[in-house]
Amino acid sequence: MSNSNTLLFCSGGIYERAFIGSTCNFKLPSILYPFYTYHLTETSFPLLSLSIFSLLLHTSQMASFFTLSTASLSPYYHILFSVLALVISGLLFLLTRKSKSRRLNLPPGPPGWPIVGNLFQVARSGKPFFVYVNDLIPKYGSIFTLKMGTRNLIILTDPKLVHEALIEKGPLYASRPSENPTRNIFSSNKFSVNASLYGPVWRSLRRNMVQNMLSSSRIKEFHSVRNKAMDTLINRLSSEAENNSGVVLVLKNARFAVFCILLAMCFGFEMDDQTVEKMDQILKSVLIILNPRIDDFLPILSPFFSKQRKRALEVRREQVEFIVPFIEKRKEAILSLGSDKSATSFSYLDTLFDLKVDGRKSAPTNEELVTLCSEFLNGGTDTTATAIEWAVAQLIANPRVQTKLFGEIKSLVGERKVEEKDVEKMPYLQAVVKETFRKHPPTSFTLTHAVMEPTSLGGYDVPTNANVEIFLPAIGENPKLWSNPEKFDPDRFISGGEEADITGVTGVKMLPFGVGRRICPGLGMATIHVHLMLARMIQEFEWSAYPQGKKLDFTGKLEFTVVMNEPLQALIKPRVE
Ligand code: HEM
Repeated sequence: MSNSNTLLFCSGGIYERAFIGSTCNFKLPSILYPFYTYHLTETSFPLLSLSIFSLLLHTSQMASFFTLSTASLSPYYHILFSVLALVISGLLFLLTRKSKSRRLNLPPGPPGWPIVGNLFQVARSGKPFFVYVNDLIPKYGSIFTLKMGTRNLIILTDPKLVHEALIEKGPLYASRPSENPTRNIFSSNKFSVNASLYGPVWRSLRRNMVQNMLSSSRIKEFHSVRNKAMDTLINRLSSEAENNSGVVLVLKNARFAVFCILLAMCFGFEMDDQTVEKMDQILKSVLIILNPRIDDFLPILSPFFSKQRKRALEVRREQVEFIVPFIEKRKEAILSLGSDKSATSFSYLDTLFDLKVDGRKSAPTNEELVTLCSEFLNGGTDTTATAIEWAVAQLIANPRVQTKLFGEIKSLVGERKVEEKDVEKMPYLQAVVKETFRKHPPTSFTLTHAVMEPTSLGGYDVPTNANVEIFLPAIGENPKLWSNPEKFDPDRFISGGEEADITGVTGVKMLPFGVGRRICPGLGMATIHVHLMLARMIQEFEWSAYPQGKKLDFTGKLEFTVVMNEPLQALIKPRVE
């Protein structure tokens, strides 16, 4: 997601969520929000809105921020936008007369412009969204509002408020905001675990995923798939290093390994490298098309985005056409179990074919199956690979930690390969992984939450149509919760006496997987993948910086998750020649 903030996986793509799950359909009254805070005089407003729109039109930064090229719009867009500005101004003039009695006490935030709110400032800052938010904390503190066009983003940065919202008032904060039309296409109208509103559909889909696919006994069944993927990962790293003077790319290889595991779990058979690449390409183009656009925040502009809407439909068609044959293949394999030797005995698809969803008569359609499979794949791929990239970078920057971790592995397993069952006997490995999640949560926001009914938090109103965003770095690096929070120090979990309940029930100190009703259902499986992959990579190779002696840059940038600004390249040396 380049500079903008698209979260991870949702429906078509879950993560980044912060915005992906966050935009909404245009509702006329919401366009009045600027008046609640700006207190403009009624007569000054039409003029102001007109100037804002022309400013918007001529601001190339705005266009590039929202991945919009003005060339892709109609050549008459200047005229169209001006007419539009006039119409909006007139409408606003009329509607503001009625708005005053409905003024909300939203959390404070940077003053913005009428209609566009802070959109323009965010875009013009040139900062990734998560940096922009971070920079507001010293001034606005634990809860503040950013107005992004018609959307109000209420941003929480305080652990106590997050605990109050997501744990103490869990059910109230467990919904999701309405989707923009593009996201609706890819989520099959919110028919996925991550995108569904808090209610019967969510409960059915989530229960199915957790009980039938992600329970510890189910996860164990895919033990051999994981082992095979780990062997392939080590072989790929070895041959890449051989052909490239010992240098390897970390994220790309980790991503491939975890994607292969999830593909096998989802579709019930292993795929050749070419199919894996194609599947990856399709899912990436979905995530790209879900990047936020300016009309997500100013839906009144949507008539000018017909090309983009057409493109979204094309991508959806490609996604469905590519994935449905794998669904059919699995259906056949179930009918004649044993005849296809590459088929696993069980898969996520098997749980979905006849799934009974509360309030619905029929089982999921093929299109809905495509959505649910994509969610499963997207949810666990980039997040897990990102965690590996940050962990390896920290082990390179802290050779003492790497040596200690290798020592733990060697003393426990000797010459044989690390296995899953070893991990629970490796407290230092667990501490390294936990410290990685604290310092570098793969996403800087949870998925966007929405409240079920109007409520208040920290003394401010939280309306149902606000996006509630939880900003993770502010909590994981909070100096009131952690000693030397900026330091990567796994020992804090061993000898330092620091602890953190990652589920947040007993208190929120870090929440890389969210907390409460919507906590990531993949937490257990993701933890296994990260532990196992890291242990194997450290057992097989000694890792150091490339070029040798280079000081690594730990700045993050937003792609589908928050990855290293400079993709990590490392020198690896086999431990055993
Ligand atoms: C390191 C790996 C992972 C990280 C850091 C991660 C993180 C997250 C976060 C922050 C959320 C949002 C929670 C909220 O809304 O408050 C989430 C939700 C979700 N994750 Fe993960 N995740 C990971 C792996 C996985 C895996 C492996 C899967 C499944 C295969 C998965 C499936 C989901 C789903 C379905 C949701 C939506 C839950 C709901 O809305 O009820 N995730 N994840």
